[in-house]
Amino acid sequence: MARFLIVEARFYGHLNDMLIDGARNALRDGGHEVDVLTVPGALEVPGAIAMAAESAQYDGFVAIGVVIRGETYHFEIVAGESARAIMALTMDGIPIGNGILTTENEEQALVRADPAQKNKGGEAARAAMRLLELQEKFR
Ligand SMILES: Nc1c(NC[C@H](O)[C@H](O)[C@H](O)CO)[nH]c(=O)[nH]c1=O
Ligand SMILES: CC(=O)[C@@H](O)COP(=O)(O)O
Repeated sequence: MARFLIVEARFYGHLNDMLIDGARNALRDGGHEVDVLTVPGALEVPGAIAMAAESAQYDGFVAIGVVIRGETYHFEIVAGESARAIMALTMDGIPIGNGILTTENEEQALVRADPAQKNKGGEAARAAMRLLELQEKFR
C-alpha cells in the first residue's frame, strides 16, 4: 500500500470531478491510499507537487486538470509549461502521472475525462503506479 496525492487544478470543476473519479478508482483498485489537493490552475500543479514531494508524506502523484484552447497564446503557455514542469519533476525521480487534458474544446475534454469513455484520469493514475513500481525495482 502506498500513499498517492491527486493534485487537481480546479478550472473546470465538472470535468475534474470525472477525472478524479477515474484516478481515485484506479488507485484504490491498486490498493493505495488517496488524498486530493486543489490548486487554482494547471500552472500551480507542478509547484504543489514539488512541495508535497518535499514533505515526504506521499509516494506518488497524479496531476489532474483541463486546459481548453481560448483566443490567445495563453493556451500554449498553460498547456506546455505545466507539462514541461511535471516532466522535470518526473526526471528528478518523482512518480507522477500527468492527467492534465489539453484540448481544443469542451467536447473533446468530456470524452477524455469520462471514466466510462477514455478515462484519462485512470490512465494517469496507472502511469503513476507504474513509475512507483519502477522506482522500487531500481532503488
Ligand atoms: N486557462 C487555464 C488555466 N489558466 C490559469 C493558470 O493555470 C494559472 O492558474 C494562472 O495563470 C495563475 O497562475 N488553468 C487551467 O487549469 N486551465 C485553463 O484552461
Ligand atoms: C488556457 C486558455 O487558453 C484559456 O483559458 C484562456 O483563454 P483566452 O486565450 O481566450 O484568454
